[in-house]
Amino acid sequence: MSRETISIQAVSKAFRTGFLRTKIDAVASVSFHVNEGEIFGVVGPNGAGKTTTIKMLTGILRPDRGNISVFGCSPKNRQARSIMGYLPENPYFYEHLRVEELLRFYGQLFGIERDILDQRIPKLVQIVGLEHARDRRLSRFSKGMRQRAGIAQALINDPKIVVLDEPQTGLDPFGRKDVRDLIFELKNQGKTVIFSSHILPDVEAVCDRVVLMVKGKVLDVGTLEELTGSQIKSYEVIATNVSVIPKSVDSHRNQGGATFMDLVSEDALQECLAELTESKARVNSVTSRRVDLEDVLIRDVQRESDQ
Ligand SMILES: Nc1ncnc2c1ncn2[C@@H]1O[C@H](COP(=O)(O)OP(=O)(O)OP(=O)(O)O)[C@@H](O)[C@H]1O
Repeated sequence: MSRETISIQAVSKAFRTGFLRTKIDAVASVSFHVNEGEIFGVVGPNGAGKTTTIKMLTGILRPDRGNISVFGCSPKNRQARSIMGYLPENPYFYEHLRVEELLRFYGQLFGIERDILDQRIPKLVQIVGLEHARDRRLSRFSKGMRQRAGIAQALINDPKIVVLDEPQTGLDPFGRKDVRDLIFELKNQGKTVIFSSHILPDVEAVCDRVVLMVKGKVLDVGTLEELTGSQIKSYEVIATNVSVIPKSVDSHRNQGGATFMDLVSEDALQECLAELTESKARVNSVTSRRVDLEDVLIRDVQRESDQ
């Protein structure tokens, strides 16, 4: 059985802003846990409280109420901090540094010995794909390159727990794939990875478990299987030579000489296939679409705004 790495119990955090010091409940009585060695996704729309939660579990912010423990310690504890690596949502760098200088700077802040840094830094630069930019100052880096430098910085202390706030922001599809592969690689090395993202297919591709947050609250937490229930939401039939659209079809479009038809139940699918066969249409494929994380999030957001 996997050990609990991080436990968050009934944690709340409010901010006061503006002249009138208006109170914003950024996180309201949030509870979940993260198991050792898992990839855990923190998901939710803008303003859901993801960054605030991540800042509290890395010890940057102190909760107003509730309790957070990292292997039994407070996240503010020196020992807990030494085993965590953190990529902030908008990392700030000294622009005149080169990537290896940046990593040495952070390594020294952690008190890592020079010999270890000499070995670790070139490896990290290679892992995040910045070898070609070793001689370039960070001020000349693209957004994607900065993100890669930030991920390398989060790994400089060889952390047991890696916390990445929106690591795919600003990356092209190749960069996003690199980040996904890197997250898997970190898991293979036995690390626990916690990351927040708006890019739900990326979360689905890598996460063992997910917490869905909306307006500072946890609405769902569990494995993808638990959240989506592996239910089929609709079917798609692609056919050619379709003279009449079957009545059971919910919506359709013609594209590239084929007809794409959506059906919302298995009964409707069977009726559609029978009619297509009768009318001598040629069925090219039938695909079922499962409920995905986006459906669950939209349902949760809707449910929350209805209350
Ligand atoms: N330092 C702060 N001062 C005032 N309000 C804040 C502060 N930090 C966050 N908030 C507010 O708290 C709420 C939650 O913000 P948070 O950044 O945690 O959300 P998020 O889910 O990370 O959003 P996003 O996806 O847009 O980054 C928002 O309403 C935000 O405006």
